[in-house]
Amino acid sequence: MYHLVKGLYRYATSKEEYSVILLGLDNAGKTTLLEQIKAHFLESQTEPRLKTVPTVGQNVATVSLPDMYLKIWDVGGQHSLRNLWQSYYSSCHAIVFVIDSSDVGDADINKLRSEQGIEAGRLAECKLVLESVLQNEDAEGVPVLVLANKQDREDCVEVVKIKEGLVRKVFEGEKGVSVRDSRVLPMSALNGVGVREAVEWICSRVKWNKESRPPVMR
Ligand SMILES: Nc1nc2c(ncn2[C@@H]2O[C@H](COP(=O)(O)OP(=O)(O)OP(=O)(O)O)[C@@H](O)[C@H]2O)c(=O)[nH]1
Ligand SMILES: [Mg+2]
Repeated sequence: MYHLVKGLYRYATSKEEYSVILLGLDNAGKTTLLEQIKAHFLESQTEPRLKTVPTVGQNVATVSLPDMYLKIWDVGGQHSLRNLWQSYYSSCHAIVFVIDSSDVGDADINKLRSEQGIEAGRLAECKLVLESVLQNEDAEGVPVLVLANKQDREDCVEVVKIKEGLVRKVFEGEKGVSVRDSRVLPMSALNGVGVREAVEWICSRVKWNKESRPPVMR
């Protein structure tokens, strides 16, 4: 009887859990975003810890929302750490790709061939890294949210340019582009602007995609 009651209680109180992975070049703002998500959605933490250091390895946090848990993985974006990302793809339900809007030149990949220098180098790097995420078989069909971060900076490129000049062109090159849900949103992880909208988008898309990628019950 005890086990039956315990089982029923567990069934009634369990929620779906979805995993989200934060990707993007080093210094893009992934850890800052994770801290803001924790401050927005965890009762135990109200102030975001905004003093970050480059991530070596991973940070993880689970936030409890009314109808689901979101388990968020923040991994290091440094070049030498990027080959670790692929081990997360097969079990994730959404990918968030964070871009530093002040570190992609003018965000026009059509100009890449003619331009040289550090800015073009980071734009080219961002393009290649996003392409490699989209092309990975294990990430096929997973909703992708691209965040144009650091929109508070005066030298940032506006979100529409990042969307048209970089993201849309990379997505157009993807095989089977029509089956993947994607969106580009502006963000300032430092100020917490855009955090709720980003989380809302993720929640709606992981639910839409749950037949292809079922959640875990917790
Ligand atoms: N102005 C501004 N700075 C930001 C923003 N988000 C992050 N930063 C700063 O950018 C730097 C890098 O932020 P992190 O969150 O550590 O970057 P990361 O993507 O986790 O970097 P790795 O762990 O190396 O991959 C820090 O100095 C942050 O304070 C933002 O929205 N605006
Ligand atoms: Mg980090």
